[in-house]
Amino acid sequence: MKTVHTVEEVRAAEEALMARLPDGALMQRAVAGLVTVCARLLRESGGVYGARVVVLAGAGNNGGDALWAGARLARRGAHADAVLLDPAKAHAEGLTAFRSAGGRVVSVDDGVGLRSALAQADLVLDGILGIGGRGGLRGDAARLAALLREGRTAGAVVAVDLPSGVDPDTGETPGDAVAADHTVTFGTLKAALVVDPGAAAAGTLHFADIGLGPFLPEAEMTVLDDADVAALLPDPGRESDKYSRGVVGVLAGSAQFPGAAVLATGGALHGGAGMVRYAGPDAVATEVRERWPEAIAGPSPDAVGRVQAWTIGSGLGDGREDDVRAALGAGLPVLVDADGLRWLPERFTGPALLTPHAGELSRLLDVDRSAVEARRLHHAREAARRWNAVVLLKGSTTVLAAPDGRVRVNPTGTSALAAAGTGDVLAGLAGSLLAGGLSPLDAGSVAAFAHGLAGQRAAAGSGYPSAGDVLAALPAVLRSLRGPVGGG
Ligand SMILES: NC(=O)C1=CN([C@@H]2O[C@H](COP(=O)(O)OP(=O)(O)OC[C@H]3O[C@@H](n4cnc5c(N)ncnc54)[C@H](O)[C@@H]3O)[C@@H](O)[C@H]2O)[C@@H](O)CC1
Ligand SMILES: Nc1ncnc2c1ncn2[C@@H]1O[C@H](COP(=O)(O)OP(=O)(O)O)[C@@H](O)[C@H]1O
Ligand SMILES: [K+]
Repeated sequence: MKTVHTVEEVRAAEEALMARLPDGALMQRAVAGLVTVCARLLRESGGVYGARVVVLAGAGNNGGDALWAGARLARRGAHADAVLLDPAKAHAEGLTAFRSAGGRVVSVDDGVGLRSALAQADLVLDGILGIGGRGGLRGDAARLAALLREGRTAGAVVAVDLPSGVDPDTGETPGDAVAADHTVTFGTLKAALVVDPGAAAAGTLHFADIGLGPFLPEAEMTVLDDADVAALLPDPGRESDKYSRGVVGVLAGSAQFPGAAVLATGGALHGGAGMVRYAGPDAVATEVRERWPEAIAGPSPDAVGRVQAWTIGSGLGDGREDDVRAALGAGLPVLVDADGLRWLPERFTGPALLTPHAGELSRLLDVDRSAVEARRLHHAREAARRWNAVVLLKGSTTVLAAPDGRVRVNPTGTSALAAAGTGDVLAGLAGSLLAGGLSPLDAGSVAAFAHGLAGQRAAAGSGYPSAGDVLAALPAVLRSLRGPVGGG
């Protein structure tokens, strides 16, 4: 599991650690991690000796890291230029080290010198702002970010700690921000690196351990890995039967969207529940049974028999309010997706998982879709608090927010999933895990993880995978995560 900490938590941990170390030692640890990555990148493009490095240095310690790294690369034979955003406040020791290693300072007002340095650079270090950054980049910093975005350098852009201009605790980009190819981050992850649009601006992540671990509190925000997911996936025991593994009800699909019923039922059948009961109109139920003879079908939630959890809403269309209310009123764990989100109760009192995309969440919260995309974490958290439910906000980086403040960010997403019907597969899969006894936060994050891997696998096997391809890839993904069911 990867942990994500807030600026406040990082600062407290740094203080506690620094009190035990000689002055400047912590920064040198960060610089060592940074230089290791930069040297590796430069070696891939011809070597450190003779390479051209441009350091963009702001007034804080982030600029200090970048100047020290520039100095170390210069000592190994690189030509290093530094652009100081605020020369009077530049990190004094870092700048002295940079100059004495032969580094040259280029004035931010020297347009020709600046463009020429960037054009020739093999590597650009973004040390404009780190965890002290607030608000978007302005003035000269914004101008530098724009030059990089315009492709004025062919060199790799390496962000120090996080891309400058991205809000550290939310991943929001309130104004201009640097778009990096790589980010070397120190001590722990920050939300800026895992939640879009920040995550996209961070490029490839590299982690430099500076020894903060023992001083950091338990993280509210986490990113699951394969082992976490394997441990969470339900494991039928010797005594299990189809009922004890959990029965999931699927209230999805309509004459207009019968495919949603088929895909959600398929997702549910592969998520570990012992049985799937489909509730919907006869014509749709017939299609579901034709594709999935193992599913049991009936016309309404009341008619299909007992379940341990409901997946509600994918492709449901209009006129199904009574059915939705019946399923929601059963007092069972529920997953509510798509059209089901139109009939939410004021607040949930039992386990609930909502799975909106940005458009659906924007309607729920009555804000613009673009506002949701720009502030994904904020809006997911707000909806989680308002409905007392776990909110899984789908999209480029899927985030899950729980009403108690916990957040999980899914690391496996792929744009290959941006195809009609993949959300229905996810809804079925997560509902199945709910029926298997997982909490809404676990069910949602395990489902998103496996679903993302299935998207990747489907994309590897087909040009542009369909939702059916993603569903077909699920069994192998789950098999590789948890091993064969039944211990075979
Ligand atoms: N504290 C430590 O010992 C360590 C700090 N480290 C580095 O230090 C960084 C944090 O350093 P700082 O706390 O000095 O903060 P930053 O270097 O992130 O920048 C803070 C400065 O930028 C200004 N500023 C904030 N937002 C701005 C904006 N939008 N436009 C223009 N100026 C803005 C602030 O007024 C302040 O002067 C970390 O990200 C990391 O890179 C590492 O060296 C590890 C050790
Ligand atoms: N750009 C993207 N990058 C990664 N995943 C995406 C992207 N766009 C959509 N997805 C994923 O694709 C799925 C689409 O679900 P949804 O929007 O509900 O579509 P549908 O209702 O047609 O199934 C979700 O899992 C979502 O997270
Ligand atoms: K930075």
